[in-house]
Amino acid sequence: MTAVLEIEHLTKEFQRGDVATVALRDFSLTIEQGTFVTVLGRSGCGKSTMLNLLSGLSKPTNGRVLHRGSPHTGPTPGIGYLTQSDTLMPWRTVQRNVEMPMEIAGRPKPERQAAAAELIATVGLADFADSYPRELSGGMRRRASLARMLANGAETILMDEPFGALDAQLRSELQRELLRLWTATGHTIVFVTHDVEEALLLGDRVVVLGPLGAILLDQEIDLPRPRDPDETKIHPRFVELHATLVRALKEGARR
Ligand SMILES: Nc1ncnc2c1ncn2[C@@H]1O[C@H](COP(=O)(O)OP(=O)(O)OP(=O)(O)O)[C@@H](O)[C@H]1O
Repeated sequence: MTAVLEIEHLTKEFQRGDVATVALRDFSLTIEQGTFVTVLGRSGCGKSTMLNLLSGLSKPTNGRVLHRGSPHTGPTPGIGYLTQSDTLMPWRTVQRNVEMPMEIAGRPKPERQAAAAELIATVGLADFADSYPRELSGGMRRRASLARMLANGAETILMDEPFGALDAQLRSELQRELLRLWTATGHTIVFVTHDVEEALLLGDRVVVLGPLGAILLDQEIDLPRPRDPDETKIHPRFVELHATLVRALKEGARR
């Protein structure tokens, strides 16, 4: 297997005046191409800090990230990042929001219009292409953000609790869509969550983090795919893995 991201001994300190806060300490991980890795951890354990470093938006205090074998020094179109917050432009329709990355990249208008329409259909928003973000539900805005991120052409996708604020029904729907998209494209996904069920339903591998990003467990998820949420949750192996992950999280809380 080919490594897409090699994370080597990352440490991140935030300096405010004389006080330094360590958010991540000596974090190392290798992400293989085409895998779906979920990163599970309690609030404050450094998950967002880690994704910010992987995206290239933030620089480590120590350590480095190799992206396809080369040191990663800043944001690149090859890595898409879906943050927790909504970053759609309120004055642009869904269509024009999704076209934006391609506009910046200088792609001709007819080409980017067609590509955006296809992505919008992929995330199930074809009937809302001409709507403005304020006219959409929270779930629809997430879908639009996802389509816009895919418009960058990124093959490696970082997602920071993307469905955290949604109701259970919508969350299940989007989880299904994301899995369908991942199966169709073969992209590499690093998905951060604090939800044990979500981590298990989605991932090939779940990495459980403790304080300062300490890896408590790196667990392969050998559940059959496709994973229908309702059926998977009652699978004996799911129940067993769920208990294993909860145990690891509890151990982390005692550290
Ligand atoms: N810009 C910053 N300045 C100072 N401290 C920060 C900054 N960003 C994060 N931290 C600290 O780093 C630690 C890790 O934060 P981070 O947001 O990475 O955690 P998280 O696991 O993503 O949490 P959550 O699940 O709540 O989003 C926290 O103690 C936080 O207070």
